[in-house]
Amino acid sequence: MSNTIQGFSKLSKEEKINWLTQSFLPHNPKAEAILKQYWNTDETLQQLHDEFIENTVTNYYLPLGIAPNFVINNKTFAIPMAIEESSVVAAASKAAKFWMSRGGFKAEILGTEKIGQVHFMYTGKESEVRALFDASKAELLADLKPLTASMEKRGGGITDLKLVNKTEALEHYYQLHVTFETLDAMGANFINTCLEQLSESWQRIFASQTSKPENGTLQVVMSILSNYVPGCVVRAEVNCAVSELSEADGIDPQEFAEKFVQAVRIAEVEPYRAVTHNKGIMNGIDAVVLATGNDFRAIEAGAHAYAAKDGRYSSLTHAEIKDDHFRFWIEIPLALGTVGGLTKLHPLVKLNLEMLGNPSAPQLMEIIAVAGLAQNFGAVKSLTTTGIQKGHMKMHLMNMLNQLEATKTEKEQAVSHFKTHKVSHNAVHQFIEALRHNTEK
Ligand SMILES: CC(C)(COP(=O)([O-])OP(=O)([O-])OC[C@H]1O[C@@H](n2cnc3c(N)ncnc32)[C@H](O)[C@@H]1OP(=O)([O-])[O-])[C@@H](O)C(=O)NCCC(=O)NCCSC(=O)C[C@@](C)(O)CC(=O)[O-]
Ligand SMILES: NC(=O)C1=CN([C@@H]2O[C@H](COP(=O)(O)OP(=O)(O)OC[C@H]3O[C@@H](n4cnc5c(N)ncnc54)[C@H](O)[C@@H]3O)[C@@H](O)[C@H]2O)C=CC1
Repeated sequence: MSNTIQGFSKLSKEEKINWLTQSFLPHNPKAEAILKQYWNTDETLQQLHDEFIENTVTNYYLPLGIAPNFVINNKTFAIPMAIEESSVVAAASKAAKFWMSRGGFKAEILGTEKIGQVHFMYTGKESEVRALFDASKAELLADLKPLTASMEKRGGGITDLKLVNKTEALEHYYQLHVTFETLDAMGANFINTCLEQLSESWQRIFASQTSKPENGTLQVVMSILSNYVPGCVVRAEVNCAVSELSEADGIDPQEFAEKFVQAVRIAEVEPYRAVTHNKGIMNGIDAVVLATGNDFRAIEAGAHAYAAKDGRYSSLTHAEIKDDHFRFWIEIPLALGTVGGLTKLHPLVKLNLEMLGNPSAPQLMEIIAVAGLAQNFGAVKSLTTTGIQKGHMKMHLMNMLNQLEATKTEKEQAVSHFKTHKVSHNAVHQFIEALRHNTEK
């Protein structure tokens, strides 16, 4: 059978699976059964998931874990996290528990502004296009009214519209740069709809000028929101007296605080470290973004752009010791929605949002920034004390045992053994081999 196909999208789900397994999985007799094993027995629920995307053949599970004990602005949360990597939920939970008895997390919104742009090429004089823009700005905004009226009723809408000259970066390049308040919506569809109308109006107004002696040509290239939202930022922090950083494990609080601050400073100045440092932050952020049905690609792209905003990729978190007081904080752009997208469609997303007290989008920004900060605290605390592998491998043990197809008894024995022994792939492998060898005897 040919491995290319016309009209795949028109096939039924069964037909798609047949074609897929025959064309690309012909030697795997279990392929069809594996795909179908993940179908939900509730047909309506399955259909809902089928219709989230295109060409769906099955569901792809991620575990949903809970990190309890998050005290944020004096309110306690159990935070849902959808993630495939072991030790992330444990680290977040441990950090939440640590800060619970030290005043908890404080979070505040620094801004909620979203951005969209109509990108166009204009070959004439800047003064002429600017004059045209100034003269027609009211008309451009009036044309958008039917689209923005409901958002305005809620208290949002378009907050500004500017003409930007980008010809120094690229010949003939200009923008209509628009800022939005989209309240509880992430706003991508709303913004893009507005931008496409704006583009149409702008081209119409340009074309209908009566005198066009010097004003060149105008070509709209594209109209799209920006996922870089440096005006939609949240700050979350923890702080306490350095002496309060002590724990039962006997770490000297002053030495710990100093090492911790140095680790964060290294991430601020060294891009190789910053990327890994921020990956650790995104462990927490992405997991809650996914669990709440938000767009993690948008969040990732925006966060990394923000990390490079000063011209060099740097840490998204910062730390200091001032007057024997330790302070650790994050500032991160998060364009999130608690309406729109999947938020009111996916039953687990709805439940997760309910678990968080049905937050507004700004409240969700606070919660998710805190999850990122806690995650980073857990990772950097491990890195600067025990090393990362000790805790991570302890959590990863079950995955290794599953890979070795360990039985329930073997797992119990391994968990007990590795409470006091260092976990590594080799050590686990040898332990299970030895167990099996002894059983055979
Ligand atoms: C892994 C721990 C938490 C162990 O830490 P521990 O001290 O061995 O844990 P514990 O057994 O003493 O338990 C203390 C608390 O930790 C949590 N905890 C402990 N175990 C569990 C568990 N099984 N399930 C759920 N929660 C768990 C839980 O809150 C528990 O309290 P309790 O529930 O008992 O009241 C610690 O070593 C840690 O925080 N490590 C950091 C792990 C980490 O950051 N993982 C991310 C993956 S590595 C990576 O991707 C990024 C990185 C690290 O490269 C980023 C960077 O470089 O910055
Ligand atoms: N570059 C990107 O990031 C892009 C992302 N997307 C996707 O767009 C989706 C998000 O777009 P949205 O416009 O947010 O979703 P959406 O298209 O579902 O619209 C949400 C709508 O909810 C309504 N609404 C009801 N109550 C509201 C309230 N309290 N506050 C604000 N609005 C309220 C508004 O009419 C709003 O336009 C996500 O699924 C994302 O993945 C789509 C295109 C590009």
